[in-house]
Amino acid sequence: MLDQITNLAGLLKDPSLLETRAYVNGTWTDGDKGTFDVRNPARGDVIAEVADLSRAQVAQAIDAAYAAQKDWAQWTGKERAKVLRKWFDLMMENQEDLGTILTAEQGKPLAEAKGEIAYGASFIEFFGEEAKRIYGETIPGHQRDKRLMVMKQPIGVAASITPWNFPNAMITRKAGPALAAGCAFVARPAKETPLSAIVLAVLAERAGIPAGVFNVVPSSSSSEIGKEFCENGKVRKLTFTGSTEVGRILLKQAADQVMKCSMELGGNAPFIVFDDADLDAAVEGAIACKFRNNGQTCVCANRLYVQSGVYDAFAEKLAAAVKKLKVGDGLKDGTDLGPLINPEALEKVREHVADAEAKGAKVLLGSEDPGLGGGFCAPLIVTGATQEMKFATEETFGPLAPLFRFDTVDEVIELANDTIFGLASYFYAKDLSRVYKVAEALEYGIVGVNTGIISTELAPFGGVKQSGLGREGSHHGIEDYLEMKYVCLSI
Ligand SMILES: NC(=O)C1=CN([C@@H]2O[C@H](COP(=O)(O)OP(=O)(O)OC[C@H]3O[C@@H](n4cnc5c(N)ncnc54)[C@H](OP(=O)(O)O)[C@@H]3O)[C@@H](O)[C@H]2O)C=CC1
Ligand SMILES: O=C(O)[C@H](O)CS(=O)(=O)O
Repeated sequence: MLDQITNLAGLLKDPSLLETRAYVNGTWTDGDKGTFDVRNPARGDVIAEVADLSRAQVAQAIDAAYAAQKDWAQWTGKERAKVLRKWFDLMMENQEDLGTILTAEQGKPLAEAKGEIAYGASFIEFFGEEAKRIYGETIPGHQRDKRLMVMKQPIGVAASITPWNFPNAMITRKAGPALAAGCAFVARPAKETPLSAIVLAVLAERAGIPAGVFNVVPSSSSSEIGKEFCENGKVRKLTFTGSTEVGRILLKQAADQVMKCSMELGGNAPFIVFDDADLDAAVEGAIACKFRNNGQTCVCANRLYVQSGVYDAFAEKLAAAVKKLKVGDGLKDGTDLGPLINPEALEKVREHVADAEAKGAKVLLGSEDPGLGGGFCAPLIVTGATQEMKFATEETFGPLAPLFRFDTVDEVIELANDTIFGLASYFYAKDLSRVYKVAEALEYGIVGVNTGIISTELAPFGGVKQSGLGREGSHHGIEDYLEMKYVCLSI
């Protein structure tokens, strides 16, 4: 049996990082609705009771952000950069503790959690630097007495709704550009993983980010808070990461205010192995791409297409590699796959496997239960996958690798593009002409070529079709938090 987490604070070098209250206008605040439980997904034991804010309290946080944003926008980019750098430094100095908190509430192995802290912090570092480079422009006038200028100014109050799968990085990927641009920020984290969001506020306070500029409003109710964000006239920007289904709801709600929205939504990534691929590299990439965070990422390979000539060899190599993956408690050294976030996630994996078998697929590996109970699932490989099976159209969001067979390049491009999603895609090949043609033909916002991991703060991350709107990361990422003002000056 795995150890239950009876004293999370006792696992930390700095127990004061484990905060359970909301952070509103620079004040640690209890919830009008009491508290809600946060559970360790490995065993389901309660690890914290977190402030449960009401919609009225979230409105107060928006008021505070609205007031604070006016002064924050007067800070020079260089001044904002300095305090954001301090925030980054504090995240990295406390990386171990932030990783432990993240693993305790989300389940991913500690090594991955610490990696997420570094990934999340990189957005604060990068956009802190970008704060100094928010340039306007002058344009030659259309008449002799006219001088044309373009100013870039912060949108105002930005509100975020983020998922449980990357409870640190999905917030910093938004708060970094928002604060760098001079916006104020109100973050509503997923109810499964509020602690990672709250500790960001602990460090924001220590870094000297002014009261009201960065607020965290945990709540057990998501829809009520989403409505407040969409209906409150002081909010000018909504930024969301999560399912396409919820993205649609929020876009409809935000339409009444014509609110600017950034949407980082669902995916259904194809992972294509051509017959000229380096199969060992492709297996390594498939393991990283499919099983990172136990398959619970929007950019995980959801469909693996393998060209006929190498199908059996790839399947054999992949099975050998998957067998080495260790399922267990994320806080224990050597764990590769922690628990899934909740019983529903485990049920979805089982539903996709049962559907595939009923339609003729074979479970090559992973039918056995890892024998750990709780939210644990053995990593699975299914062969004989076809487009008629559920995982061809739905995100599995779990450790299931379905192998599809194909013969020609044109065939696999059509299969890969046959989805409403368009976030990440991957393929392994060596022929330069084929690489260029396939990269052009894939209808996705992101294409990984001979790699299974594409995430970096330096690149524009986002999807096409129903995978989202806007881009996060790279110098493009700050544009979503700026308004462009055209000034026509008659002299
Ligand atoms: N593209 C991506 O990065 C992600 C995609 N997904 C996909 O979504 C599926 C479900 O995962 P899940 O975490 O439940 O994702 P959801 O989209 O359901 O939730 C994401 C966030 O939105 C909140 N939320 C849910 N409903 C509403 C609403 N009506 N108004 C406002 N906020 C709302 C959730 O709150 P709360 O959790 O507190 O209810 C959470 O904070 C996954 O299986 C996966 O397919 C999930 C996460 C990330
Ligand atoms: O939502 C997600 O799954 C993340 O965006 C994936 S990543 O940015 O950490 O790769």
